This record gives sequence, structure tokens and C-alpha cells, in this order.
Amino acid sequence: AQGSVTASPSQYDGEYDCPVTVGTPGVTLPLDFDTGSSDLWVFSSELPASERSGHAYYTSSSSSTSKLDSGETWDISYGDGSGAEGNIYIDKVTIGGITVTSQAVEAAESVSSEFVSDTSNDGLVGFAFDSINTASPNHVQTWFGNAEAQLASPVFTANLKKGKAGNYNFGYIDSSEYTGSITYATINSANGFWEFSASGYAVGSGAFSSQSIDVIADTGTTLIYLPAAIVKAYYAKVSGSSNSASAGGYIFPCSATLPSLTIGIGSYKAVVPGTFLNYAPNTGSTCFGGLQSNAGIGLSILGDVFLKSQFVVFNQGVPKIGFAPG
Ligand SMILES: N#Cc1c(N)n[nH]c1N1CCCC1
Repeated sequence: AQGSVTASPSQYDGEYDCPVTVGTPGVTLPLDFDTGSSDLWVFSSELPASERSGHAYYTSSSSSTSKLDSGETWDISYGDGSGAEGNIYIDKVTIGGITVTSQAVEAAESVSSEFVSDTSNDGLVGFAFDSINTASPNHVQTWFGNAEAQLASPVFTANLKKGKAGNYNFGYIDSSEYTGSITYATINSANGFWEFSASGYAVGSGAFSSQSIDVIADTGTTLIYLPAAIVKAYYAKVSGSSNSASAGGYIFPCSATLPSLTIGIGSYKAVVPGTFLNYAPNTGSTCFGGLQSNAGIGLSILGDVFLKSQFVVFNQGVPKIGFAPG
């Protein structure tokens, strides 16, 4: 089998949401696809009505194929301070025409305010490794982990775009979605992430600095977070830029012309256009950068600002990750 699903950007490409059908009869919910976490959870009828407002949700009792996963609970906290928790049902989940008949569906009984106010999604699908799934006392498998048996190849690809719909494909690599050749890096999944070593960086037309940068590829994070020294070197080339405590990161005059950012993957030079690095308006005539320091995060993240400039192959079989110009 193989499948494909449309990925729709929220405002400012903050996240990319995809339609996922759960249960029988199916309820279709826009879920945030997140390669930085490993829980599939949904807004549910078990939430207080106040926390469901503005959202569609899953009602297990209305699904003839739903079965309580007795004794199992889940409780997830994300790096941005948001979180959710609840209980678990086994039910049918279809994405892009591929159906997993016994998927652990984590039903929310409580969600943090960030999720209540983010009405562009009604939950998440985690595409990282099972080791960081939060279900307890037993881990549950990700949807992709369960779907792999049906796929010709244990891969999914991300073809995210700036300001317009892209897509995720499952089980195949569509050569019409990229140019040139795909360059792969080995994945170290010990921390549960799509983690690998980038080979260096360059700012605009400047010299490429060869250095190993430990990064994760995370579709659930909006921006790019790199070591402070690299970020400082980038904004040194942006006149009027400053690292603003009040804004929470680097800002610059919206009229600035931003240099591109090149990230090395082996010998491949992945280029993020300067226009992608003017993320969104801040206050007044200042704008907020799509590249920020990883200080306080503990790791570097290639989030959507980077990923939407590339075609990305996530191969869970090896595991390895591949990049080509999108
Ligand atoms: N913070 C954070 C984060 C991350 N690193 N990957 N996915 C995240 N979220 C998914 C929904 C909210 C935050």
C-alpha cells in the first residue's frame, strides 16, 4: 500500500495540519503532524466543554470499533510548556488512504490553554520513535510504526511548502517532488528523535564553516534553533537586528533583506532562502527571525522554516533521513 495526505499550513506556517479519520463512522480531524514527538492524541468528548470549544473531537462511545485500552493513560509535555493527558482507546485510524485497524488513540481528558486556543488542530500525530511515547505503564506504537507492515518501503516523506499546501507520502518516494538527488544522513534514534549530525553552515554567500552540528528534524517546531554562535554570525549580516529579551529572540527591521542560511548534510548544501527567515511581524516595524538560538533548549532543531525549503525522506527501516531541494 501507499498513501498521500495534504499538509495545510496554519497562520505564518506555524504548524502543518493533515486530515485524519478516526473510528466508525469516521470522524475526520485536522491533526498536527509532529516528527518531534510520538503520541497520537485527539481532542475528545472526555474534555470539559470549555476546553473543547472551537474544536472538533473524538467520541469513543460513538465509534463501533472503539475499545478502551484498559489501565493505560498518557501525559505529554512539550518543550514550549504546552501539554495534554488522558486515557487510551484502540480504534481504526486512516491517513492518506492507509488504515491501521488497531491504533492506540490517546483521547484527551485535559489539554493546556495553548491547545484550546490553537483551533487549527484537534490533536497531534507523532512520527518520532516509540521510545518517547508517553503511554503508561506500556508504550503504544505510533501510527507509522503500525502502518509500516502495509508499506512497500518503511519510509514517509515530507514535502512542506511556504504559505501553501504540501503533502506527506507514505511507503514511497515521489521523484516528481524534488530535484537533483537525495543525500542521506544516519539517524541516531537513542533519544527517540530524528537526530543526526549536520556538517556545517554558511550565511548568505559567505564561506561554509565545516562543523558537526547535532540536530533533530522536527515538523512540530516552527522555527530553526541553532547554537548561539551560529545565530550570532547570521544576524551580524542583518543590519538593525538585535536579540530582544522582550520579543523573545532576534528581531530586525521588516525592511531588512535577509541572507540565506545554508545547512550542510554530508556534501549536500541545503539552502533556506532569506525570505523564509523573516518569520513574522513582531511589534511596530520590527519582524521576528525564523532562526533563533537554541540556548535553554538543550538541542538544535531544524523546524518548519528549514523543512519547508526541502524534500525530506524519513526512513525508519535503517534509520536514516534524506534531503533534496524541494
Ligand atoms: N515545544 C515543542 C514541540 C516540539 N519540539 N515538537 N513538537 C512540539 N509541539 C507539538 C505541539 C506543541 C509543541
